[in-house]
Amino acid sequence: ELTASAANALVPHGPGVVTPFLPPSICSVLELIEPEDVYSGYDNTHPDTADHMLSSLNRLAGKQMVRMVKWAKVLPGFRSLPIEDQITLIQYSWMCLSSFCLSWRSYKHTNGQMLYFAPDLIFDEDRMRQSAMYDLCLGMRQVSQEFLRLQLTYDEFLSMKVLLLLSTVPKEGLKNQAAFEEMRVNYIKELRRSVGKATNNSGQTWQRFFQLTKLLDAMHDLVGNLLDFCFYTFRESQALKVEFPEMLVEIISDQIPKVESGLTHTIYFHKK
Ligand SMILES: Cc1noc(COc2cccc(F)c2F)c1-c1ccc(CNS(=O)(=O)C2(C)CC2)cc1
Repeated sequence: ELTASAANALVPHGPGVVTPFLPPSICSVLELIEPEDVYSGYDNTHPDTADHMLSSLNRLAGKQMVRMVKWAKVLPGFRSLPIEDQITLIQYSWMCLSSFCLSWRSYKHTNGQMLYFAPDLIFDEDRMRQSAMYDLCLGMRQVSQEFLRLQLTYDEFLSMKVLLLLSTVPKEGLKNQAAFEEMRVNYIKELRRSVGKATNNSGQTWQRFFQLTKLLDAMHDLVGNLLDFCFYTFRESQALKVEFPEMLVEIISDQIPKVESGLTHTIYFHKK
């Protein structure tokens, strides 16, 4: 039966016939608010030197960050968190979100063969080597190959991405910890729903849910190494001639002291 509020949302549709107006599902909202792929503006005429490639990646990351903040602001439930918590969650998870989206693009566009940073910036093996981040690139490519093996669906990807936004928190807790935990539980349920759809609610649902939550945990280990590389490159950016856009300078300089003084806590689904 319809709840009172849903009942009065019934849209009368001609005499006597009513079509129930049901609120859009969370997964349809997630699909709607997902940002478009960003172009890097990579200058292919310039030789593929490490500093040129890393500076281009940084310019791209800066553009992605603008869209990531816009996405979070329309993400169901996120606006109801205190603004300080919204900033903290984005600041702590931006590398994780950026890498997870990279893995999805690499899976979708190259079947996990290459790293699809942008339509105009795709890393094959050579570019991975020239970028001075070969091992990090291989680790990221492995994640996109795991998406391929699992045949990850778009809805599973979208709910997993929100869970990554909600996985790294201050050790001393957020301003409104209860609101955060309620939002996190809702998106765990959303992931469970998408996994149910992907497995036609067969006996495989729990096994798949286990695999996807293991994959989420694995992301944090990879991203930890990425952040180490990022902080090193950021500190040595003058000497390495790697440029960082203002948006990244702001986030990274705020994040370094918190990460390095152990103030951040990552929520894992599974024990190590
Ligand atoms: C853009 C973009 N699309 O995905 C990602 C994240 O994933 C990876 C980034 C690099 C190598 C990998 F193997 C990744 F998987 C980014 C991205 C680019 C630059 C920065 C900040 N700069 S940085 O210092 O970390 C660095 C990497 C330039 C050296 C942060 C994110």
